[in-house]
Amino acid sequence: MSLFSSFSDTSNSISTERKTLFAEVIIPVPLKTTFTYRIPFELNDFVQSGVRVVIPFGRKRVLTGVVKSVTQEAPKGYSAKYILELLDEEPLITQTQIWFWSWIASYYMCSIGEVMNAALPSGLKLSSTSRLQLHPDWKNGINQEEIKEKQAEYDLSEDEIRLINLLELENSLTYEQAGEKLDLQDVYQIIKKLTQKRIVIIFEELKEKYSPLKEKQIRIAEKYATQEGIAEAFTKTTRSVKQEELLLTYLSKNPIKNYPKSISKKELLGENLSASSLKTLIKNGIFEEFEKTLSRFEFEEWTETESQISLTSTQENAVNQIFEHFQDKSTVLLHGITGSGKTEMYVSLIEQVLQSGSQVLMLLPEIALTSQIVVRLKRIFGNAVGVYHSRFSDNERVEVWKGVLNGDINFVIGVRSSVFLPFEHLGLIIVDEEHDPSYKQYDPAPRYHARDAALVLAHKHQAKVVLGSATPSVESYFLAKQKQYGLVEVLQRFGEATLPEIQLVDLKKSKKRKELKENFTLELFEQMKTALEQHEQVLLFQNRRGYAPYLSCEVCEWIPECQNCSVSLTYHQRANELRCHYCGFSTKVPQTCSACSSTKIYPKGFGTQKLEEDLQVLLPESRIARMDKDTTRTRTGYEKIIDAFEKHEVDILVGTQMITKGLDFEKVNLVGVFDADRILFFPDFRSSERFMQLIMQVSGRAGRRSGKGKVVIQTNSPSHPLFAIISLHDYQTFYNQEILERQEYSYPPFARLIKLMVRHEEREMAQKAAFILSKKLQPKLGAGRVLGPEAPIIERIRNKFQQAILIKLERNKFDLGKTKEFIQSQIDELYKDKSFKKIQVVVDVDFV
Ligand SMILES: Nc1ncnc2c1ncn2[C@@H]1O[C@H](COP(=O)(O)OP(=O)(O)OP(=O)(O)O)[C@@H](O)[C@H]1O
Ligand SMILES: [Zn+2]
Repeated sequence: MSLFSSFSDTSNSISTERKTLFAEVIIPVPLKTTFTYRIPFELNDFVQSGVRVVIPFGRKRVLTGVVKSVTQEAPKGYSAKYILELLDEEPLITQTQIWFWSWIASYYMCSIGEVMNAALPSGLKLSSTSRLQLHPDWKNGINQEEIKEKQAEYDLSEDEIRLINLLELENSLTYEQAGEKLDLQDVYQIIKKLTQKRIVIIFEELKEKYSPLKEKQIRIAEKYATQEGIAEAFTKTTRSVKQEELLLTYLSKNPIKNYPKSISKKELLGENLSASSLKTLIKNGIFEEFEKTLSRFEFEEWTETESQISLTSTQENAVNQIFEHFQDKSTVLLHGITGSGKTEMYVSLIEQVLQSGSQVLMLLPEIALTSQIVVRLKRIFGNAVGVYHSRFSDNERVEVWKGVLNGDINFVIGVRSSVFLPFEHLGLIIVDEEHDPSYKQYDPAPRYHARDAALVLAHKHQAKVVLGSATPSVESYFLAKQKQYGLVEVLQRFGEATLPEIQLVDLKKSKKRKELKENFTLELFEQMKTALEQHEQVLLFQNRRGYAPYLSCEVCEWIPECQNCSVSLTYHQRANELRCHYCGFSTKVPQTCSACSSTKIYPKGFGTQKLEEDLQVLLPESRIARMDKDTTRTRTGYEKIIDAFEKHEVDILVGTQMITKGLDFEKVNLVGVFDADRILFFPDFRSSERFMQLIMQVSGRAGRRSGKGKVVIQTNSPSHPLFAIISLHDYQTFYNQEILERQEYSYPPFARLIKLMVRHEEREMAQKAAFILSKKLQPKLGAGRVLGPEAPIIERIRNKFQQAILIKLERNKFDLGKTKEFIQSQIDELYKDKSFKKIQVVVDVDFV
């Protein structure tokens, strides 16, 4: 991509008329406006909506912005600074995307710059800034006398001379350094003048982080690419066994009939062929060497024959129903129980939509899920698939972005942020596991819900949406029941498989009978042993990582807490450390109790790491792996664990919620669930829903190919009514009860929730500001709609005290846009109060 510099010689300019144009630019800062910049004349013809530009911001910063629009109107109240550089010849951001960014900003009450920040992969935001140096034509090492002489000749101002002197000293500088060292308001003007005078050059154009992946390739020369040619080539190598070996290897990997196909140099040389002989062959004109730009996503070629799966009649029926609903509805909820074959049904939908020439986006909640599904889909769709998620490198993400933009990639599988890709003609969005809370971005802004944003995006493209889940969110199921969405239900597993049997084990009784082995009840442990004897695999779910949740002093019950947050520290045994899972703070395990100096400090409770270690002692013969945030820090971390489990190199997999959803393992018939009560009794109106989803999903991993799946749940409250429903896999009954409660207490889907989190370093200030804010909101919204303020469960995070205000707005009773404007205006008013200078109000719309 060529980069234009605004400092280039103006004589190149195409435009003859010297119009003064301005650009409205989106900048990645949390300020709720766009900014107007002046377009240098020579760029008049090139700056357009959707291109990236480099602009000065504030006194010293240089940022990448995106042009929203071009206008002839000068900004009012300030004089516009110049755009420094233009980065794209063609728009990199489409008009639809800019519209979508604005929608997200306004709906989720944040700045469009924050949306831009989340939307653009960092590879498209610039790394460093350009560097300046003296032009080679300008005499280096010039003395002050000589400069004086040149001052008249070049018409140099004092500031220009200062910059020249600085560059003599420093060799090279960034824009920012130049501005800082000279302490100048507008160093850009000076740089501009000096570049025009050919005294300064920008020697390193703003460097994009993105660089295409290149590989050396080898190909036989055309002359030798025939039977006779090959024979001749061999005669030329008779004296060298090594050269012959190379030729033979080449031919075995890439027969001549493939000409002009090449193979990679690395592949050809393999482990032990001679690089110097290859050089000779190249020198002698038998081989050619060249560089090829690779896609980072080399898959096997797409061969149609690889999609051999044919849908069962139930599945086919469901797909047909989906298409029927699409006649008059844009969204369909596919409620298909675990193991019903939703993925196969998606494939059929995707194939049909791609054939019609439209683009398809498939959203998945987490990367843990992508690796298995991606492998399945890649086999079918080959190169047409782009995979987009946060564990990918910048370069890979930029490649997907550009592939979607130029039409090479028509089908993207990705997490949350892939709704921001530059689609031009989306035909279908699939939101798999639509109920999953990780679709909501929690921090930082934009706090958007990818499923809901996808619905809006689809509407803009006039595309269709399939929401798929075995445990639909109450909201989506409600809308389907209301006939706003089409509803398609598949309540039967694929093949012979049936849903697993659920056994509740009473922990209290086990404890009384002293039957616990560490944290394993006798019931679970015996069944694990049997499963392993039968060469089956076992999944164990504990939604807590680390070794033990906390340490506690046996004498005085002191519990070490984080110094920045009001939570207890988690004990990580291997590192012999205490860590805060909220802010990352870590510290060595104390030797003595801080309160009573006793040395009796012991771990309490258990996390995945503890389970793993206990198993190594209890079942020393078995192979155990663990999947949680700690073991999957690298991108391949997930893949390795899943792969090993798939290949049955691991017998027991212990994991957090990562292992609960979407995974498909043939030999798992037994699933164990620990510590379920914690989720059940979490004080939140969604806790029943979450509990149902988590348990039904993790249960869904058992017995996917056999009819004998079993789930053992260890609990202190086996008589809780939710267990009765879950044991029967009865989503419908769950929904019927839950929806009544939601209605009674006016929770979603009957109301929308906006949470305001007021933060300050001092508790009193947070309380005071939150109190004032809620009093400002109440008169207009009504007291019953403004709840709180109150301290959230975790009152202090990262050294800030928090107070929560919850706003409940009944559906269809409010002009949502206006209400949000009002709320924002009240927050802004609070900010104006000088005593609340350091108050921060975090707005979370539709918080989950
Ligand atoms: N028509 C079919 N032919 C062959 N195999 C199938 C078919 N349908 C489903 N399967 C297999 O059954 C298993 C379960 O299917 P799949 O993973 O798509 O279920 P799912 O509905 O997505 O479940 P979950 O909600 O648990 O993710 C998979 O191994 C899949 O390959
Ligand atoms: Zn902390």
